[in-house]
Amino acid sequence: MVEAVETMDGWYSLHDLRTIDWTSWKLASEAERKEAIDSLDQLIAKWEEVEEAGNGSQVLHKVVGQKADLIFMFLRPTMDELSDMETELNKSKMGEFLLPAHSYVSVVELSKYRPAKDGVDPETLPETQKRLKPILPKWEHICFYPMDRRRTGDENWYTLEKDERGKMLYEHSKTGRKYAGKVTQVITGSIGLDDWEWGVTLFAHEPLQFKKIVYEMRFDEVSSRYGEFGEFFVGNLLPREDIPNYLEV
Ligand code: VOV
Repeated sequence: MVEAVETMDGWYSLHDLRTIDWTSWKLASEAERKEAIDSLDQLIAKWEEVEEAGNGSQVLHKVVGQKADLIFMFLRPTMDELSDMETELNKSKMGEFLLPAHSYVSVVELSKYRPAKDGVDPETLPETQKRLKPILPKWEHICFYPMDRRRTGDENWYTLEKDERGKMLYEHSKTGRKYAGKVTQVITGSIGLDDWEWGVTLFAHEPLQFKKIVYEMRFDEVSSRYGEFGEFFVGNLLPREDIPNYLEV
């Protein structure tokens, strides 16, 4: 029987995408708009304290294109906390102007394809823990998309031996490493949690690097033969201090 790979799982993740109800926003009084901006600012201040204490992380970007206006990516130790964050955003004054656009639930994932070095369980290593509970980079651009591993006919990832899958992912990682400093990735697993099997979240200083890495990886066997991809979302960082200006009408 083909062996599954053991995964190491970290913080839970919620990609929460919202569309701003611009019509209501423009019709609201200046006082109401200020109250809404302040409510969002207070929430972000609270979330930043959680991040500073090492108990989670988050990032906010403006989505480019018509799929949504905002993408929040939240990481927290428990799914309950993610649900609380989503609810507190809905209950806030700002929430009155935010329409749901899309969401994705998953958990930060690394896998144990490589044999343990000197018998040490990689999950116990501080560097692994840092990757499982990452502070999300506040880089200028985000690219998020879900993906599956194909299982049709001769292209069935789930009938391949673990060694073979591990070798392909090793080749994949070599392509990825060429982009060190230009693209950083957070892979989240969503089997049993959401509609696709993995969420790919990439951060870059320069958006063209998303196209370059994703294109180059299309030729890695693990993607060319076994990758199926969902909808892409791309965005530009929205720092807390820029929110009033972004919402100015
Ligand atoms: C930015 C660079 C980069 C680097 C260095 C990198 C490295 C690695 C390593 C070492 C490993 C395997 C072990 C582990 O740590 O889990 C992975 C795993 C994975 N990757 Fe990756 N990946 C990158 C980037 C990167 C991209 C751009 C994509 C999208 C692929 C595309 O075609 O659109 C991707 C996908 C994945 C997935 C879905 C998995 C899990 C697959 C599974 O079947 O288990 N990934 N990845």
